[in-house]
Amino acid sequence: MIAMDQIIREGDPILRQKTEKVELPASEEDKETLSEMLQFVKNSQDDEMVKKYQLRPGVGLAAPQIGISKRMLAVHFTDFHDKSYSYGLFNPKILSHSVEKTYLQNGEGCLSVDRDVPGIVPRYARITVKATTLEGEEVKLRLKGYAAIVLQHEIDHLDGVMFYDHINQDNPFQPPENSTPAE
Ligand SMILES: CNC(=O)c1cccc(C)c1Nc1nc(N2CCN(c3ccccc3Cl)CC2)nc(N2CSC[C@H]2C(=O)NC)n1
Ligand code: NI
Repeated sequence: MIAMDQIIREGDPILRQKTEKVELPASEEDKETLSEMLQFVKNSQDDEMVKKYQLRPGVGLAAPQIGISKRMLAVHFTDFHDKSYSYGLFNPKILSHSVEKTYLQNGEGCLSVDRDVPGIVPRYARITVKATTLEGEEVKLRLKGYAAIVLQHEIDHLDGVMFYDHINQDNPFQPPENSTPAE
């Protein structure tokens, strides 16, 4: 079971590395790892598990955050329109995105960042992601709003990008051009 002490915190160079593509079909080892990552995200949203193991809640986790520099991530959440997502994804790739942007009005948090970093994080409002699921099927996900934000945050980790890299240093709370808050 993945616990908080296995989560790599900012400052560790692995979080700034570009990850390697996963050889497909995925090995049993890579499938086991991704399955554990998905279970961790689920556990982090379960009151009992949070209390028992002092977990920080999250809706996504990328492999570099547990010290593995591979292109795989797990997400588990319900968006603001009650649509649920639960995936382990190998080699996710953003095929296309909107010009319009969106953002979380309260900013973003990250399990690898043990501090509040205030500010608006501009994200594409709509994205199309191609990936191979934990179950081995190729999917094309058309995402918008919160789901688009979460996937961009986690895919960023696979390219060594942290959420605060996107915050406007001159005016962190200035909504980006052509944007509407995710709701
Ligand atoms: C909707 N709330 C806000 O926006 C938000 C609101 C206030 C402050 C900040 C800073 C916010 N920002 C933010 N809040 C989250 N959580 C809200 C609480 N939640 C959760 C908590 C408890 C049980 C179950 C769950 Cl589900 C877990 C997820 N998550 C992310 N991010 C950025 S994208 C990846 C994702 C992530 O998993 N980070 C660890 N940002
Ligand atoms: Ni993160």
